[in-house]
Amino acid sequence: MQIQLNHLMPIPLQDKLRQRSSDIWNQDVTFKPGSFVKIKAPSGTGKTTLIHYLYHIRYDYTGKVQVNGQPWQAYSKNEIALIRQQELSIVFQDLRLFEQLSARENISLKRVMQPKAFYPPEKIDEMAARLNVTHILEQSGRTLSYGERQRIAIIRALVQPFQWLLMDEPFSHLDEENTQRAAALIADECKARNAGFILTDLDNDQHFNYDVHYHL
Ligand SMILES: Nc1ncnc2c1ncn2[C@@H]1O[C@H](COP(=O)(O)OP(=O)(O)OP(=O)(O)O)[C@@H](O)[C@H]1O
Repeated sequence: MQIQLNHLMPIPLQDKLRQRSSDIWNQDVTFKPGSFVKIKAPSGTGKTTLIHYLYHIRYDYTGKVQVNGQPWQAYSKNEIALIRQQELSIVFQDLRLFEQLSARENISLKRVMQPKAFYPPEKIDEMAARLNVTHILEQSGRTLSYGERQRIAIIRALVQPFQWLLMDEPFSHLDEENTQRAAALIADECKARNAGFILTDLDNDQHFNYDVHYHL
């Protein structure tokens, strides 16, 4: 799956962004399939805005986000839903777990939404063990700590097929050991699919062998 940006500019940030240089905003960018992409930017410069444009849940921009050679706007609602089921997964910065469901139910929801089960249910336990969250799988989403929610949201993003995984500051509430564990799981799952990811963060990090770094 190819993702390309053509002179993408957020309309609300146009004046602010014209005063600084960026590798992404107002540029032509092609993300090479299968690559591990890091996008670094200070707070408030549009990381979440960009991720929402890439996932096509925000549209207040000029320029284009092209998916497989066509702008998002050319796809029907059903086609977009299919792309999000099969080709594009995401870890939102605000995680978006359902508080009334348990951690396991939050993950399973994504798994069973697939027309054909992508992974068997035991895969959830395997991933939970790797991320030290086995003990909270039956706990309500409402009572999970932010770091626990972050790991559940990561597992949820990994129990579906994808060619690209979008992650918006996915380790912000994890300690070093749990960050390492989560990064290793993500890298394994991407490699198993020949998939790539686009990760935004505030600072430099050594969590992955990134193929490319951009400054937003
Ligand atoms: N819908 C909107 N209309 C106008 N301005 C917005 C809108 N959404 C976000 N902004 C502003 O755009 C800027 C970028 O917001 P965004 O959330 O994308 O930043 P960020 O880089 O992800 O920040 P952080 O690192 O704090 O999460 C901020 O100054 C924010 O206040």
